[in-house]
Amino acid sequence: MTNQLLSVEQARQTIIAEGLARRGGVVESVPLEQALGRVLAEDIVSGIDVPPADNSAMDGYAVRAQEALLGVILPVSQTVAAGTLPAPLAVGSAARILTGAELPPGADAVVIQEEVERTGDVIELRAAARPGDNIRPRGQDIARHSRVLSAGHRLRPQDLGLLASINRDRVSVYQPIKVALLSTGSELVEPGAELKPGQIYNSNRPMLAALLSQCGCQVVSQDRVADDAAQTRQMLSRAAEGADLIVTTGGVSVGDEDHVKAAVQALGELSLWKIAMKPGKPLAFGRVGSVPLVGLPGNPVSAYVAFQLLVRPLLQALGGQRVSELEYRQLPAAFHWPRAGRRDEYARARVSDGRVELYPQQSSGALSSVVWAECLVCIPAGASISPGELVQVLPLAQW
Ligand SMILES: Nc1nc2c(c(=O)[nH]1)N[C@H]1C(S)=C(S)[C@@H](COP(=O)(O)OP(=O)(O)OC[C@H]3O[C@@H](n4cnc5c(N)ncnc54)[C@H](O)[C@@H]3O)O[C@H]1N2
Ligand code: MOO
Repeated sequence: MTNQLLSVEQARQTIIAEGLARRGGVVESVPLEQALGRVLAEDIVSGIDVPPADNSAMDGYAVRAQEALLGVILPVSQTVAAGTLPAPLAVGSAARILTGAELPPGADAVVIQEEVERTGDVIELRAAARPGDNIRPRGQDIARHSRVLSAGHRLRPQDLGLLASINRDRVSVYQPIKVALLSTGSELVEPGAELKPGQIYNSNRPMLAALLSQCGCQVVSQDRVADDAAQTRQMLSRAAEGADLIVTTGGVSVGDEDHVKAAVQALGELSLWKIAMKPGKPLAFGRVGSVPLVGLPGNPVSAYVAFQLLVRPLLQALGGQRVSELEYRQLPAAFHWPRAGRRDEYARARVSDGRVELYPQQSSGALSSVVWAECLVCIPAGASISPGELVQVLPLAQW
């Protein structure tokens, strides 16, 4: 492990490049009902105009604008509801039309019914019409041959609606990334078990499994391994079977019981980085056989922050997704940070009255800080901060 600290941006770029080199994977066609959260493997071009024909945006009367002057009286020559086909509009007449109904050929405006006095089959206009009034023209939403979504886009509910609107009932997507999650540490027990002296509950496993699922991954295993060299090797080999990526926690610092490094070295290749970030300094990056591995630090807050800044873009790159930039906001600090640090600090914070407040306990073991936080405030190495100074903030909501 080199003693030189890598910047967060350098680490991100290296990880993204590695992900992009292994990008893509297997493409499959799925029905829309199964497409939520999946990453498009194709550009989507519309084969039709949406709406497919000019139609009325309101309940009212379709008219020829040039005939529809204030006070004019017009007979109602037909009624058009959504789903019925209109006849051409007879000259000198109006058509009763309902929202969503196709405009009769010849009509070029709709007068809303509130601006009309109807007596029997005749209307009198209380307002003049202009061409285009209350009409949703053909292709207003989507023009035929236009690209509506691009490969690499992760599908959201509104995208599924849009796909249906252009007559797509299936899409080509990448298969989810299969991730093997391994928690290392002899002190770990799962919630539900009794805590014996020296033990702590495994909080990283459910947190990371949930983060991975949120990113669209399929978590294929969630094992735990004690701090033991042979077992670590064995569990890592097993994790590599059938996984596209291995994520481990713990065992990446310099302690005597940190066996992940040696095991990865024996089974593949390992780079260990010290990243100039706090929390989240030590990170292992390598492969077991041909399967890439990210070794996150064991401290839960470190694992969380390193996941958001480094693993998320790796998953996007690997999974064929567009890699999103970090979204920063600039806001005034409500806090005092007198002692400049040696690493960029990602302190857990909240915005209150437009100013950034820190959680009082910033230990990388204190997961309460992340639960409380709405954002991470980035305090660059070497900087001290006074109240009122502008700071860069990463809202957690972007993830
Ligand atoms: N002499 C040095 N010591 C440490 C350094 C260093 O540079 N020199 N770096 C520190 C930093 S920074 C971090 S972060 C940690 C990373 O340590 P490891 O990744 O080796 O993690 P462990 O030692 O296994 O565990 C650290 C801490 O986290 C707890 N832990 C681990 N796994 C879990 C889990 N699944 N759920 C909940 N808590 C977990 C573990 O019990 C330890 O308390 O190293 C520093 N040391
Ligand atoms: O980097 Mo460690 O993550 O400071 O606690």
